Amino acid sequence: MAKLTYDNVSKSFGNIEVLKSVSLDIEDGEMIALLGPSGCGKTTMLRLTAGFERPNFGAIYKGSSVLSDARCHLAPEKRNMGIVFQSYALWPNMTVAENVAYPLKIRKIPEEQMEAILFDALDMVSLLDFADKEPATLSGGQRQRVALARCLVMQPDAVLLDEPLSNLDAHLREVMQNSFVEFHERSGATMVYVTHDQSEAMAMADRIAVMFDGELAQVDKPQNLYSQPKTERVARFIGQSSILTGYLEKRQDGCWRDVVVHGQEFRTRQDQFVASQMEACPVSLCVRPEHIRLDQENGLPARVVGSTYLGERYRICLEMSDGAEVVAYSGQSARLGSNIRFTFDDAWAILN
Ligand SMILES: Nc1ncnc2c1ncn2[C@@H]1O[C@H](COP(=O)(O)OP(=O)(O)OP(=O)(O)O)[C@@H](O)[C@H]1O
Repeated sequence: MAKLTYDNVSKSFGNIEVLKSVSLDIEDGEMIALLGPSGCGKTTMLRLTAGFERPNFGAIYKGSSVLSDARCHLAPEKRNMGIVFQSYALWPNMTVAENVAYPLKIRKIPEEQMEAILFDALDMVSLLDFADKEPATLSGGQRQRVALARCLVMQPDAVLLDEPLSNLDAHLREVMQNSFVEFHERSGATMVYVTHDQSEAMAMADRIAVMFDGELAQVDKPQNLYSQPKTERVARFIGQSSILTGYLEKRQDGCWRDVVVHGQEFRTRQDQFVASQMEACPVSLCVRPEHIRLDQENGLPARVVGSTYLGERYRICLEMSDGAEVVAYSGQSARLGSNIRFTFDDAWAILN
């Protein structure tokens, strides 16, 4: 296993700069998700790590050894990295055991040793009972676990996963998320997981690197990304959020600070840049739906523009007079077009 370091890595295809001075440390044994909208450069980052592409600037290290820099570029097969794609790339005419053992055969590992490694890997992905089956007889999730086991037997320093669950249905995806987490815990592998599905990233990763337009917008634990987004764009991208414009009061002690929104006073948590502003200043407030309270009489006025039943609760969409959209959760539905008021008991202030 190994730490991966990206030092000011840039990559262009023709005139288009797809990665822009990306710097990131992925700790030994960490599972990090690269999360971002389509085209933001996630796969390119993975391909650079695997050695399929070479950076134009900057360097990539595994531990203390250089994988790629201006002078050297280690070939993919010399990087000792396992790669799992969304297409499982299994040999259809081989059994599960033969598929998993294939890399060991190529490496001419002795038979007895091969058997022990093979069964250990199959056990880790709960496929011991499927050793003699052919891939065609397996479900998508089971095939993906075969691909994972095959990558595991090579004892890679890092496992690179490119949207490995995107071909599976919602239920199987959830089951497989648990399999990946278990696999990560048991193997202790450094894992880089590319996805555009934030719930997947939230459920599995130790940290998430949010990418927009070839740049890292925030690298943080899932909980921090949700409760303390660095920018309005991250706040809008991660989870449901309403962005309100507010005016912070002068600095007081403590981590909470008074903020005025449309003439009414609330309290907000603040990021470190906001906290360093002593004087009153305008801010954007990120308010999550679970912190909004609907009220008939008190709070900010808004109009109900949507009410969707989610099973355990309703999602109520509101529109304020300045056009700001607000999303709240409620135990009850709300009448479309009706006037309502709302307050919030938690918010996160971001300096514009
Ligand atoms: N070999 C290539 N030649 C030219 N352009 C490329 C090449 N590979 C990627 N790109 C471009 O680089 C940009 C980033 O692509 P990349 O596949 O890294 O994005 P992504 O975030 O993984 O997107 P997705 O989630 O859709 O897979 C895209 O605009 C893509 O068209």
